[in-house]
Amino acid sequence: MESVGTEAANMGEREFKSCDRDDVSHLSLDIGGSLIKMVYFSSGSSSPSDDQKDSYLNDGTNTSIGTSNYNGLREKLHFLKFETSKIDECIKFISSKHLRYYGSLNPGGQDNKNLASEDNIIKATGGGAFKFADLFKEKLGIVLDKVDEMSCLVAGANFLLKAVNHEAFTYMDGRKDYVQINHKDLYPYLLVNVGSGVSMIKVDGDNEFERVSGTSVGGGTFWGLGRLLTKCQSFDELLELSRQGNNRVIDMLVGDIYGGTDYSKIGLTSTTIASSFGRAISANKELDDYRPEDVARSLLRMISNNIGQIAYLNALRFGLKRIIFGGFFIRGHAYTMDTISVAVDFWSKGEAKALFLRHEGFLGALGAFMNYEKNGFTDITHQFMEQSCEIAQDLVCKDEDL
Ligand SMILES: Nc1ncnc2c1ncn2[C@@H]1O[C@H](COP(=O)(O)OP(=O)(O)OP(=O)(O)O)[C@@H](O)[C@H]1O
Ligand SMILES: CC(C)(CO)[C@@H](O)C(=O)NCCC(=O)O
Repeated sequence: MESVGTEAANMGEREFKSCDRDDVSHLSLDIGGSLIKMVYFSSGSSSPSDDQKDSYLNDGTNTSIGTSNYNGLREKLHFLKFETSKIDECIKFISSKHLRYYGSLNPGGQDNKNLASEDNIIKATGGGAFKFADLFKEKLGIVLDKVDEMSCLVAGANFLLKAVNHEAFTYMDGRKDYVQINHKDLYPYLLVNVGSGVSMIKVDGDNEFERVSGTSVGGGTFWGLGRLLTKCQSFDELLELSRQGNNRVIDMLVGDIYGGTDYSKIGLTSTTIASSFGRAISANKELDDYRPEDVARSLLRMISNNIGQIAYLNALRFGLKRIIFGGFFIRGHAYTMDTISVAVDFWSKGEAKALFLRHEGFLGALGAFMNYEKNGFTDITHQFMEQSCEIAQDLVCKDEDL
């Protein structure tokens, strides 16, 4: 994949130098069970070649996008992620930057610019905003201004759906179709955020929502079980394995039970999975006898199917036709999206649609970012997002899989 002005998670592999100290403003964090997501603006007089020197190893999701020239400065909107277990890298990264705008704990009051370090405040959401509050204070002198996780997810999703062209798309049979949603016809919808765990939120308006369900079988389950079963070292490796695997080796299909025929009376074809991992019970085989690729494939299919099905059932509960999937589990991965789409289509008999988002993993961080409302900041963000989507269409959505 191409890389333009990217910054990556592998912060441990390089030391920060003084030339990294771009002016950074409006930094927000979403600190989840698996990943820390960060959004910020930077400005500097750096030329593109300086940017090249400044770029970190790119893992395909850390991206700086939307460059524009204001007062001779190059401004950019950045999206980064770090593993939560490596929070020190995130802290090191922030300390290497020159934070020139901090938020205020009092939204109606004066902004706290260049305050003494113990008064510096950044917007943060996710469980880690609570868990790591003392660490940020101790290491960086930064107070995390906690913003509710569900309201950030909803604010981030609403913003993207309203402000960014070509943000939402359907994905079926290897085909990606962008969907332009009429703002007046956006609500209600079901937002399914697939992070470590899964939250399902019925969204009825700008700040009107209810978390109607959730499941602990989510991205953490895929990555956790997948790591144990395949011994792979990274999430991307696990996804890549799954891409090469064949789930029929391990899953028990309707045809396995029905002697190769469909069970058409109840609408099941012979190739429908009757029991995920079901073949592993009868075969006289141990884990080592299965290819990690096939294990990864069955696991991804099982979890994606399950999420698609629960999402559909919740949509049915409330009569919702649109189900929007976010969270870093999706990762623009073709097979994940395909499986979820097929599950929603199958169970709803084509009535409900699964939609995916190009900025899928950054809903919470963007929602926290939207809390910096001062001076029409939302409009600036909007402008950047529009530009960036034109400039870097392929960067954030990781189109190599599509
Ligand atoms: N590089 C990666 N490292 C680890 N997990 C990844 C990576 N890329 C994608 N994932 C997947 O994304 C999931 C985390 O997604 P996300 O960041 O949206 O949730 P989270 O905020 O960490 O979790 P929660 O909201 O439940 O606290 C992981 O559990 C894993 O399935
Ligand atoms: C606990 C949160 C909200 C943290 O992001 C998430 O991981 C989640 O929604 N888990 C599923 C919990 C449940 O509803 O069973």
